[in-house]
Amino acid sequence: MRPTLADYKHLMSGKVRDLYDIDEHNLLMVASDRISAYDHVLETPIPDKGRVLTAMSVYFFSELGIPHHLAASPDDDRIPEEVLGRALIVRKLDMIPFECVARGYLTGSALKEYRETGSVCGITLPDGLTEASKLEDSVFTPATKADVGDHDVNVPFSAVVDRLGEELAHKVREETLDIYLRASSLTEARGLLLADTKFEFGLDAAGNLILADEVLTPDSSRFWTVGDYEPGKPQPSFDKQFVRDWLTSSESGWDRASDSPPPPLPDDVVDATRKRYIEAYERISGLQFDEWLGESA
Ligand SMILES: N#Cc1c(N)ncnc1-c1cnn(Cc2cccc(F)c2)c1
Repeated sequence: MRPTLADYKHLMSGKVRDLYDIDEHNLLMVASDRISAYDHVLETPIPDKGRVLTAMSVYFFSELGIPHHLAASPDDDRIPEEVLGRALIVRKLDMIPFECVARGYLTGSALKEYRETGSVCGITLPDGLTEASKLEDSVFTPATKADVGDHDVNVPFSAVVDRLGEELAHKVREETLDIYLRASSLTEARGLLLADTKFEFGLDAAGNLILADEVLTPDSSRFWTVGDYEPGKPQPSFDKQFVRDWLTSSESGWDRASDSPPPPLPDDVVDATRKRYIEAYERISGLQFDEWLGESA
């Protein structure tokens, strides 16, 4: 008999994920079907999004072959039926207080900072770069973790050194870039560009660096389609473009510049978005989503 979520103490919630306390050594990390766009958590869920992104993390944790925080099988008996397939048991770590971002392409906050300073996180970049430019060498662009609803703040590597010390700061940067390069090679071979991604690390009781959080999901990464890649303009998001296009179309009646919450999504946008998440998982992993744990929505 599996427990229910009510049996576990709720610790915190992010925009689309929730964290529960299992016992002295373990947490339950739950991925919801919530989706965010334009800094809003939409009222319309995307069925199976939580299960797909959990399956993606599990695939990469097993594929990357580096120490990670998964502490049990995805079908462990301690996982409540209601979240089976979209929840993982992870071991408690002393989390490193930085978002460890690797970028192979220039976009988002990095592009904004580059246009203002010619650099990102204190790293001077070549002149003449533009939206979605491919960087000659991928860069480590750490950020401090913002509260829910705020944006992370990019910081120079020296801030990581000041907080973690030289040795650990260099190890975090090295691990971040190594995982990014290996993952981006894997995804590109399957037709998807990994523009950038965010990792979180923690330390175990022995002081070992452990890969934590979710990894290489569309919520922690930007995925673009190789065939559509064209620097000089914003690239379509592999997973969220249908949502973004509808929200900014006249059909939605929403004004992005207003403080009003976005309207509910139409069924066709929800279904197309669900299909994109599943496509991303199946193309990257080579696995069938309908063989993944849990009940399809
Ligand atoms: N991963 C992990 C982790 C760990 N293995 N040990 C201790 N703490 C964390 C931890 C703390 N905050 N988060 C972010 C987060 C994730 C999921 C849902 C949320 F609401 C918030 C992760």
